[in-house]
Formats: sequence, C-alpha cells, structure tokens
Amino acid sequence: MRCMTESEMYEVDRKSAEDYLLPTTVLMENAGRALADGLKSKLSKEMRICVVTGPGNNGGDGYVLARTLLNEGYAVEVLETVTEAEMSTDEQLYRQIYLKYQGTLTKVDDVDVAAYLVDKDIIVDALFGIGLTGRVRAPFDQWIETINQSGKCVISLDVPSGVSSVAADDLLAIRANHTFIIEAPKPSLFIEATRPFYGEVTVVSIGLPKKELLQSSLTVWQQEDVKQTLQKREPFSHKGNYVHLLVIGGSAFMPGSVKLTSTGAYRTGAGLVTVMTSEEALPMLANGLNEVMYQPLEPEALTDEALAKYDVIACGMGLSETAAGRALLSRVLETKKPLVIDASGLNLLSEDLSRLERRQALTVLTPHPKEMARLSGLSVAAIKRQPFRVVADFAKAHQVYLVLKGAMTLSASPSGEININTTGNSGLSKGGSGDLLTGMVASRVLSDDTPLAGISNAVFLHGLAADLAVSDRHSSYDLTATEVSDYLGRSFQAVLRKNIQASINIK
Ligand SMILES: NC(=O)C1=CN([C@@H]2O[C@H](COP(=O)(O)OP(=O)(O)OC[C@H]3O[C@@H](n4cnc5c(N)ncnc54)[C@H](O)[C@@H]3O)[C@@H](O)[C@H]2O)[C@H](O)CC1
Ligand SMILES: [K+]
Repeated sequence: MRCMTESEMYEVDRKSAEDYLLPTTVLMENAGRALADGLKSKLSKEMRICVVTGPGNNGGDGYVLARTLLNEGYAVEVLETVTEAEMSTDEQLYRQIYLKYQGTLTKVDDVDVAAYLVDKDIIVDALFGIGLTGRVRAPFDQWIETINQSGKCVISLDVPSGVSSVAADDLLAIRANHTFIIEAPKPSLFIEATRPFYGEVTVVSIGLPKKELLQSSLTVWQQEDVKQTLQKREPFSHKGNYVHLLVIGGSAFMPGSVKLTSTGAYRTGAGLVTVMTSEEALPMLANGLNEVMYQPLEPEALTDEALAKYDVIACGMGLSETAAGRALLSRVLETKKPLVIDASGLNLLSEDLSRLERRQALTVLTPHPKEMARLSGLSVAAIKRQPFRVVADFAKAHQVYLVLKGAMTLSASPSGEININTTGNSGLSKGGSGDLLTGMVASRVLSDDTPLAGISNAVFLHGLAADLAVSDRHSSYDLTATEVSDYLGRSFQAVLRKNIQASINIK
C-alpha cells in the first residue's frame, strides 16, 4: 500500500481531473459515500450523529456523508462552522444537495457548541483535511478543543483535523477514536507526534487511478510485499547459493552483540556466517554458536583477497570506540564489499562522512534516532518531527541505504524511496534487538528482489517475530532479543503461509 504526501495527493487529484476527465464533484461524491460505507460499521439507527463541516473539500465530504446516511434512515445532522460564501465551490454544491434532501443544518454562531454536542453519540470531524497549513487558526481552534473535551466518540474523515502539514511541536488537532483515510495514508500517520490523533484507522478507496497512486515514493511494506520479493529457496541449493556474511565487532565486554547478529543472519537465510572478533570475546561466543566460524580481529587481515569469499560485511556491533576500532572501521569502509554498519560503527563513521562518498559498494546504515542525530548533525527532536524528509535527504546525499529504527522503522534507498514498517512492539525497545536486526538485514540485502526490498523484509520479519512472541507466551515487558530470534521461524511461517494482514496493521 502506498503512503502519499499531501502534495502528491493533490497531484493525483489534478491528473484525475485533467488527464482522466474525472470531475472533482464525482470524486467528492465517491469520497463521501465510501466514508459513509466505512462508518456504518460503527453506527446504529438509534445513534445521534453530528457532522461538523469546515471551509474546504473535507467539509464537502462531510455533506455527502451526511446526506448518504440521512437517506438511509440514520439520525444525522450537520453543524457548520463557516458561511456558504466561505466554502469551496464543490462543498457549496453538496451543501445545497444536502438541503434538498431536507437535511438539518445548524450554524456554530447560533448555538453553544458544547451544549449542542451533549446529546450526540457520534461526532464526525469534517473540519479540515489535507489542505490545512500551519496551526489551526481562531475561531476553529475553539471548536476542536470543544470536540476533544466532549468525551464523545469522534470519527475523522481523511485526517484528524489539525495534523496535516503541521510542525509537530505546535499541534492542536482532533483526537479521533477512528479515522477513515481516503485512498492512501499520509505521512502523519507514521510520525510519533501525530500518530496518536488518528485512533484506529481504515483506508477507503474513492476510485482514483491506481496507476497514479503507485507513483508515490512512500510504501507501507506489508506481508504481500515480503511474499512477493523474498528470494525462493530452491530444493537443489547449497550453502554457497546464499550469502556468506562476515560479522565484525564484539569486544571483551560486549560479546553478545555479534552472537545476536550471527543468529539473526542464520535465522534469516544466510548460507555461512564468519565472525571476526576480539580474542577475549571468543571463548564466550564459541560456547553455544555452533554454526559460526571465527577469525581474529585484525585490520591487516582485511585485504581484498582475504575478503573475496564474503558477500556482505556487517560491522560495528559491540565494537570498541577506540583507536583500534576506528582503524578497523576505516579499513572496512575502504573495502569493495557491500557493508551494513550499526551501533559503534555508526558513531565512528559520524566522525568523517566523506568516507561514504568514496565507497564503491552498497552501504546500509541502521541508526536509531540518537545515532541518526550524530550522523546528520540534527537534533533527535528535529529528526522525529520530519523523519521522512531527514531519511530521504540523507540517503540521497550520501548514496546509502538507511534504516531509521523506531516504532515505525523507515528504510530508504539512495534514490529516496522509503518503505514504512508497521510490525513490532515496545518489547523491541531493548538492548540486543538492533544487533539481531543488523544480521537479518545483512542476510537479506543482496538476496531479495532489490536491496531495499531485502532490507524491508528483514525489518518486517523482525517486528513480526516480536509481535508473535507477545501474542504467544511473552509480553512487551519480558521479551528479549534472544527470544525474538527464537520466534523468527514463526515469523517466516506466518508470512509464507497465512494472510496475516488484510489491511494495515498500525499500532
Ligand atoms: N484525492 C483526494 O484525496 C480527495 C479528497 N477530498 C477531500 O478534500 C480534502 C482536501 O480539501 P481542501 O479543500 O484542499 O482542504 P481542506 O478541506 O483541508 O480545507 C482547506 C481550507 O482550510 C483553510 N485553512 C487552511 N489552513 C488553515 C488554518 N491553519 N486555520 C484555519 N483555516 C485554514 C483554507 O483556507 C481552506 O479553505 C481532503 O482531505 C479530502 O477530505 C475530495 O473530496 C475528493 C478527492
Ligand atoms: K477531518
């Protein structure tokens, strides 16, 4: 499923009208009716429904929805916040049609809005859609506050009014119980500050041309995408058909990190895993990691000749941030091998990013927001405010694949394409889960349809393993990364055998 920015959505609208000859009023009729159909699952004929309309086409959707429900015998009325003259042209038309159907209209200026809402069961928010710019201005802000304080069930159309295109730290928006989204979710659904306003979500189609929707560079990566892009394992294959991964990292005090990375790699389909680690870490590792081969940690051993047998290097987990670690990372960056860098490797890399420009092979960086802050020079708050832009800009500027880890992990390609992940839970917010993911990413990045698909598959399966663990015998409190790795088998089974996601699974 695609995610679309507000401007991309307006572009599809424009093309639908100009190239496909679809009148905008038809789209609004489709939108209002699709939204009404979706909403009906929440309604009964006994409920009193109030649709609050604003000045734009979101309000127009509200009039179509109100008329559709009225015509089917629901107890619905409209509360309007602007005069007819202040409404968009299409909204005016549907307001008139609503009146022809003998719909009831109340103007905000004629009532005490809080008192008016007291006997309503459902409030439908059609105040603002994707056309809002900046913070909601007076007098609309007071009605948003009144609706939020009403304690009623609030359903938003397209987006909760107030979240669109707004800097997250200055937010006044409808807190919806449920949002019915038109055609494609917008980025605000996946941003920490705006996600809570949406409540539950359902995406409805209004008949926009699919071909145009597919032009968006943002994709919500789902089960069917994993199924379609995952490399097939052939019956006559042998370990040489799958990647040989070299894991470089682990120090005396952090031996477990490379253990998790290696396990993640094997459990995600790697053919062979070799670990290059410090001698002090070796005894702790060899115990219990039967499938892995070992090499001493020596930068001089990293010649192109010696590395020829490896397909991918994963570097940085548990690596000491000392002169030795620094020398090692520099050498690894100079190799011509595809490379996944995580943890301490990212901190050392931040000291001189120009080394990325000199790389001659694919590079994947897997930072969490704090590591991303070091890499980009931005604050964590600035990254969280506009994660899509930060990720796309960095991936393009440095020509890397970038995985910004979080509740909604974003994976970007060097061309700025972004896949959004929606699996996973707070049980992953613990030491070790990143190490596990790095091995998984390294194991898939060269194997699936495209590097971005491989990376996104690893992120999806990692989160799904955590979700399955929590729905089985764990909770997000007790779950450890080792247990997440134990659930990777179930995660693959679920993806390959069952249809686990009919729509989108958004926390
Ligand atoms: N393809 C689609 O997705 C379709 C969506 N539809 C619906 O149309 C809205 C977008 O409509 P638009 O008229 O462009 O914008 P809004 O309804 O959000 O209203 C804009 C309106 O608000 C005023 N305004 C802007 N910023 C502020 C502010 N900070 N404070 C107060 N007022 C503000 C501005 O002047 C405008 O008058 C979309 O979300 C869908 O619901 C179509 O129905 C079908 C196609
Ligand atoms: K709305």
